[in-house]
Amino acid sequence: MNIIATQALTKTYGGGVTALSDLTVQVEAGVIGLVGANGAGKSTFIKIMLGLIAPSSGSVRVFDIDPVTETDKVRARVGYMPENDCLPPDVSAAEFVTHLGRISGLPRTAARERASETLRHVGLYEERYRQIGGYSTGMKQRVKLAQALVHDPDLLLLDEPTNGLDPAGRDAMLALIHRIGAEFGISVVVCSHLLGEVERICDSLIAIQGGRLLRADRISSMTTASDVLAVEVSDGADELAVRLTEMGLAVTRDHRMLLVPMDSDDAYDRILRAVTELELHLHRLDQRRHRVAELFTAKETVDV
Ligand SMILES: Nc1ncnc2c1ncn2[C@@H]1O[C@H](COP(=O)(O)OP(=O)(O)OP(=O)(O)O)[C@@H](O)[C@H]1O
Repeated sequence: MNIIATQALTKTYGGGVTALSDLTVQVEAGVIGLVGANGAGKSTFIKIMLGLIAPSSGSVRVFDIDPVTETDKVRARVGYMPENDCLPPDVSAAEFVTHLGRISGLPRTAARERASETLRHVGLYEERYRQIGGYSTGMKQRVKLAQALVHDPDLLLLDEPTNGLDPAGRDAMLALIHRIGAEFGISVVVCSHLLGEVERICDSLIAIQGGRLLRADRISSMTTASDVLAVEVSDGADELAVRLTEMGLAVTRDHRMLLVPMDSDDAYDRILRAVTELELHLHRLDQRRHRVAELFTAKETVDV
């Protein structure tokens, strides 16, 4: 079943900026990456799904509910972690998350219990009575995640959840998101301009560029085997490249790897023969997989 479906979704802001253009996409449950360069339209898409802004034309449905006309119904099922820092410094995480639970309609005791539970899930149980102002960036990101989870949503919309984190903090946040998807069975849309991050934890991907859909698919479908062989030897790559060229194979270099197109049936055997003749130690010889980054025409549009 689709959890999100859009039809020719378009959003033009005052001033004539078209942030989303004719976007038609169907999204199945799972952990979904929403990727694109800065300004591609990701936040706009999220805000439309939450009913925070209305589309200029086209339609969107979340769990088959229209966020424009049935905003509360959508918000009851969706948790949102905004990109920017938006936390009050002078209350504790427990107070803050409880408060957001109350706003979502939970009774006082239930809100307190759910707040403790979600703060435990995000790894802040011990520190939950400390004031948020004294938290590190990583802890603040976790509070934002906890408040998105407090009303037990079916879908989480996370806008740049690793923003401002150091590499260890990033890894921890990505692992947490992955766990939420895998263990709690909650669908997650992770919005990011960092393709590498999204590839690590997502089942599928929606790639947008300049407000237009580039591709929406499962990551496994985007990384099928290509018709290029990747060869890696421990030493002697230069020597091997020369030999393969002499044998009539078109060789290119990608760091330690040699790439050879499989334009003849015996390319594989010829590479093996050359490796044996040169008495090299073969690390790897396999068909290279397509990379998600190939989606983006200009390499600099996303950080891989
Ligand atoms: N309220 C607004 N008024 C006018 N233009 C806007 C507004 N919000 C966003 N835009 C413009 O719409 C385009 C898409 O912005 P959006 O924030 O959706 O992109 P994004 O992919 O989330 O980028 P980022 O990663 O930088 O947040 C950008 O050109 C942006 O400048």
